[in-house]
Amino acid sequence: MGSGKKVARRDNAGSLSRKGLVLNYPQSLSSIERSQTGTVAGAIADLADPMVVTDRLTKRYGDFTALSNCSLSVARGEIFGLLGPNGAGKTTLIRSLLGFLRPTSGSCSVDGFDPMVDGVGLRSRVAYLPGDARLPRHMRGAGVLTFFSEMHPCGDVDRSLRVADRLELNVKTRVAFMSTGMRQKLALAVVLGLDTPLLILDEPTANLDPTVRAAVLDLVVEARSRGRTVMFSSHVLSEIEETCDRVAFLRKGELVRELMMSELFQRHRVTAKTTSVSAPASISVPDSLADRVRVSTITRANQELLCIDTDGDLSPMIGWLDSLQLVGMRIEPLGLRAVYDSVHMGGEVVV
Ligand SMILES: Nc1ncnc2c1ncn2[C@@H]1O[C@H](COP(=O)(O)OP(=O)(O)OP(=O)(O)O)[C@@H](O)[C@H]1O
Repeated sequence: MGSGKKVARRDNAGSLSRKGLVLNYPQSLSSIERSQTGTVAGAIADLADPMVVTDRLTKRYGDFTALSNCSLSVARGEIFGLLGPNGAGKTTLIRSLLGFLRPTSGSCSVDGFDPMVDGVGLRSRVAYLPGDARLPRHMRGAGVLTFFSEMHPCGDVDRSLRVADRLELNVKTRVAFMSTGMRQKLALAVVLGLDTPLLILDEPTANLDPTVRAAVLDLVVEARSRGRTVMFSSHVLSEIEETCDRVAFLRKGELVRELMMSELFQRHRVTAKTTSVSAPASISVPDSLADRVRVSTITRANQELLCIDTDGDLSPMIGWLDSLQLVGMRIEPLGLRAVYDSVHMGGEVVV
């Protein structure tokens, strides 16, 4: 492979665009400093000195608002999930953060850099996996890894090769002859090989089999344990649930809910058959539990069930639940699915 710099071209934001996968590098290597965050994995989000801040960030295309007044912060060292249906504005938010889109109004910063003021400096702090990563088809996997690791100041080809190995990718294969999943693995090896303070992954596990998905999630968690901050979007609720410390829900361009995963794990749903004594109207909730319990009905497999959603420690509720003499009682963690349904489809759960 020849020198990548000869074939690369810069766009006016200083990014490297080589017919596909877009990574970014600064004009000057001396502007790079390694992250010294060292945040403990899974720690409560410390938002005193956040890695990412958006303030009423808005992006409009003509009359259409793709992102509306979005204000959020991502703490250093946390894994922050972005959830939302197709077209919710996740990619718009990510690309605005990176300076690829100019906001209509509002502002944002990454590690103290404003993308509209110093996009190059900002992008030197970030490794970004686009949702539609495309790679030079004529190159072999190893060549692609070398190319991008030489281009980025935080690159290290040995690290990229180790990631490729973890993902069981044959890097001798030409990109043109790779399957969709193999190309995704290669793009991941490029991005995860860059030792930047922030990692932004747009649907990183798309097109991957379950074993490789698990390996990718392990790599994400390892990145956090080395003090890196990770933002990632996914449509797979279980992987957000397993991996993220906090999650934001976007709907029609609006940030509608933020949730700490530790909060979610404190929520449970109790279901039971509806009988004359277990109809919602007959259930009396003690005052001590009133603000942590919500009683309703749901329909599952054409059967109406009594549904009790609880928030917080279950142990003080066990005696009360027992006193209700419910038939066919099941207790399950509420899970992200229920929250997602509640936020996006007007489900029964109030969260
Ligand atoms: N250049 C553009 N011009 C007009 N509308 C656009 C443009 N780019 C994006 N949009 C619209 O903005 C909205 C948000 O798109 P975005 O790609 O951010 O969604 P997303 O949440 O990432 O979706 P997905 O989960 O499908 O990737 C969509 O309705 C999309 O059609």
